[in-house]
Amino acid sequence: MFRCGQLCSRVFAVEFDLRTEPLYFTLNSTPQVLHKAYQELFGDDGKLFSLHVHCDNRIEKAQTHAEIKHQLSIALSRDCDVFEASSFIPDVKNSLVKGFFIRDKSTTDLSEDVLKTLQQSKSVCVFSYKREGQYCWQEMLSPVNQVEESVRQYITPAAAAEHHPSTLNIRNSDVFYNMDEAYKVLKECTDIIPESKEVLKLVDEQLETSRGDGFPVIVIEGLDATGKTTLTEALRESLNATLLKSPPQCLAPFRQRFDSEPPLIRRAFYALGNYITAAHIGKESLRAPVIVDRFWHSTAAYAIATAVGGRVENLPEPGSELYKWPEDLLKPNLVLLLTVSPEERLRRLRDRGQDKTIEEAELEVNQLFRLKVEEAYKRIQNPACIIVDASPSPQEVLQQVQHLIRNKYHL
Ligand SMILES: Nc1ncnc2c1ncn2[C@@H]1O[C@H](COP(=O)(O)OP(=O)(O)O)[C@@H](O)[C@H]1O
Ligand SMILES: Nc1ccn([C@@H]2O[C@H](COP(=O)(O)OP(=O)(O)O)[C@@H](O)[C@H]2O)c(=O)n1
Repeated sequence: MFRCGQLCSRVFAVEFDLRTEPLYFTLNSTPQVLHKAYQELFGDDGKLFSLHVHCDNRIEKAQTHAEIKHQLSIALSRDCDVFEASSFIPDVKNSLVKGFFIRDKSTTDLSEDVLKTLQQSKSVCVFSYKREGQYCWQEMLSPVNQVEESVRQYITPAAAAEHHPSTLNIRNSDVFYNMDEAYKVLKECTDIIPESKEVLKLVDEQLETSRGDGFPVIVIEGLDATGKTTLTEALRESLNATLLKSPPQCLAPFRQRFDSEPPLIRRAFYALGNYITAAHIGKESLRAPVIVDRFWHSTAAYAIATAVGGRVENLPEPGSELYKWPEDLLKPNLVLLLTVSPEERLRRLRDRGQDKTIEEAELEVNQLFRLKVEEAYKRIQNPACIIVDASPSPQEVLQQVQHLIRNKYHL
């Protein structure tokens, strides 16, 4: 956790262009000559500010960050660019503090006024940036304590981090590797989100069963509109199987509520959904084969792809512990990942013409995000997924999958 004024050991990353590396810098009390890339970005072209949220309560921190993102999107003028920015200690887990970098090219003081208002919250810290020849320094926008004089900290270029900063906080903030950690998050929310209590009650009620040696459990994964519903229905018929999904039906009334919450809370909700579905799988697989429409691969892949800004290269490297299956979650026997080309997927989405979740709508416009979700799916291990080309006709996809299942189980 950092406090305003204790920034020197930290590296700052500003995502000026999501297709390239962030711009990294540290702060130093002596002036540093900046080379061209930094001079351009910290140049005379507008007023520059950064804003960070620091707060010991993680629920409050997540909600403040989301609220500020919303405020910046509605309150600033069109002449303002807002970039994701973070501060972190290289390769130190959980050291990431998220924030924003604001470039205001307008001639008004609107952005400064908006930021001063936001700064009134004790968990928000705002800095402004000034140029002086080849140097650039940062100082607090207006010191919280007026008696204390604002200290100039000079921008000092820093080397690229080995691990993209956004990967540092994934564990237990975006992806949960055991049930207790996800459970704790919802428990901390019960005062502000009353529905959390009901979700936790459902979790408590469901967790009695464990799985013996039953029938095979086959999970079907893939981006929206890759044909999961079509295939899972067909498999249910042809294998005389039970069809389950994650999140389970009993969480449907709460889904919209948790989808509107920041990642920490939303991801904990989906994580718990997997444990409820696992309990159902445990019971049902004693009677018949079980087909599952989305499970932990979806929870982890979407969470990682959302948490990690920018390019596919920024994802945690293959083999990272972040792709490891939770130790206490039922393991399916087979996980199949349906893939289609982006063009075919868009065609199917359009034909279906139904409402999409905001995240899915984002996929459509955000090629980078789609690539990251697919790549994260493929990097998850033990169980890893088997890739199925889902572009042929529904009948052919079914046959292909039946063949894979028959080879493994003689069903
Ligand atoms: N193999 C296929 N070939 C062509 N269209 C398909 C195929 N599988 C599914 N579709 C169509 O694509 C759309 C999305 O399929 P759906 O099964 O609902 O995907 P998901 O459950 O993955 O979102 C539906 O309109 C469906 O009829
Ligand atoms: N097991 C699951 C299932 C969905 N999800 C989330 O739910 C979203 C997709 O769910 P969806 O119901 O729209 O997908 P489709 O059933 O439309 O394919 C993803 O954006 C994930 O963030 C999850 O995290 N874990």
